[in-house]
Parts: sequence; C-alpha cells; structure tokens
Amino acid sequence: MSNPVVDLRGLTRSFTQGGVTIDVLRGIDLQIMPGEIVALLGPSGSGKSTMLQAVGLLEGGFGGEIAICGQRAEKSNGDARTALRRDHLGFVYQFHHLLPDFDASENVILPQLVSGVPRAEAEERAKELLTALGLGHRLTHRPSQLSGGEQQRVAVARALANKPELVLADEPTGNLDEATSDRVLEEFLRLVRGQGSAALIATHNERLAARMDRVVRLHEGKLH
Ligand SMILES: Nc1ncnc2c1ncn2[C@@H]1O[C@H](COP(=O)(O)OP(=O)(O)OP(=O)(O)O)[C@@H](O)[C@H]1O
Repeated sequence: MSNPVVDLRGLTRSFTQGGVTIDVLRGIDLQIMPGEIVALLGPSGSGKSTMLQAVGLLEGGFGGEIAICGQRAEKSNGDARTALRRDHLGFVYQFHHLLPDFDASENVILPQLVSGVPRAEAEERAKELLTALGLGHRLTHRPSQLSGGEQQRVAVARALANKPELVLADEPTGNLDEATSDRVLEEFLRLVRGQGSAALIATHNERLAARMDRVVRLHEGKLH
C-alpha cells in the first residue's frame, strides 16, 4: 500500500504574545492518501492557516511529527525541506502572490524551470493549464492586467504546474465574489482530480467543502 501524502502525528503549535501563551494546535492527527481531496473547515482563528503552514513546511516551531510522502520533515534541515516542497507540494493562497513583472504564462513556467523541466515542455504545460482554466487569451497579460478571478486562476495553474502529489490551498477563492469563487474552485477541483493530486483546502464554505472527498473540522486545537 502506498504512503499517505501527509501524515501528521500529534502536531502542536503554541504562540506566546505579551506573556500569554495560546495553544492553537493541541495534537492533530491527520493522514491524507494519494488523490484524496480534504476540506479543512473551522471558524476564523481556529488555526487553519497555522496547520497549512506546518504541512507546507513553511515555518518551524511545531511539535509532533510531519511526514510528506513518507519522508519525515520536522527534523530535516532547510535544504531538505525546500526539496520536499519543490518535489511534492503546490500552494494556492488567498491572495495570489503572483510575480508582478512576469506575465501569466511565465508565472506558470518559472516553477517548472526551477524543478528542471525543459523550457519548451514548461511552456506547453503552462499553455495547456491556462487554457483549461479559460485563460487561453490572457497568456501574455501581467497580473495587474487581469481581474481578481483571472489572477486566482493563474495562481491555480502555477500550483498545479509541477503535478504535485499534494496541493495546499488556504481560502483559495476567499477574496472573490461568490459566483466567481464557485467557478474557480470547481475548475481547481476538476484539474486536481484530473491529474490525481491530493489536496488539503482550508475554507469557511460548507457548501464547497461538501463537494470534496472528506471534511475535517478544526475546533479548539483538535481535528474532528
Ligand atoms: N505568528 C503568530 N504569533 C502569535 N499568534 C499567532 C501567530 N500566527 C497565528 N497566531 C494566532 O493563532 C490563531 C490561529 O490563527 P490562524 O491564522 O491559523 O487561524 P485561521 O483558522 O486560519 O483563521 P482565518 O480563517 O481567520 O484565516 C489566531 O488566534 C492567531 O492570532
């Protein structure tokens, strides 16, 4: 049987601010299998972003164990974490974080070049993804020349460009109006499923969460 793409055991995280310590994550266990799409629900401030930062190996300070595709990450050094991120993970944030000086296509090509994909292949993949997301006519537009929904579609294409085993998304459509949000999320889920990636998607939206394979809820530092 294959390894889970994410295996969290007893994950904890506390923050101390002005002498007061809050235990945001109090022992999280979660396994996500290849191809599984999991919604992470929880009220504002419950720790969804904190948990995604742990899984995304973006920050330290966590207790417990984090394994990504069978490799223990919490004790590895910065280079090993960077390699794990590059080889296995894709990210979509609430705000797109696209590179402003590069056009849509280049924003999707660059992470592939970093991963060693030949340029011609990377260009082809960028065009294919952006076209699938309805942006075939916006390939050479820069982020500032795109609407919010279009920018977020480029961010989706960028996250999927390297066909990561796991896509992490923090309120991926949180800053879009409802109709656009639904449409972008639907396209996102279709592409994730189509390429067989697993995903962990933080959202407030119960209706959208219901369309994923499994829903987990974060409440008072524990998953339910
Ligand atoms: N760097 C930090 N220093 C101190 N406290 C922090 C830090 N990061 C997060 N917190 C606290 O941890 C708690 C969880 O924050 P987090 O952003 O993970 O919640 P969330 O569930 O993603 O919320 P939202 O849905 O509003 O984005 C909050 O109470 C927040 O104030």
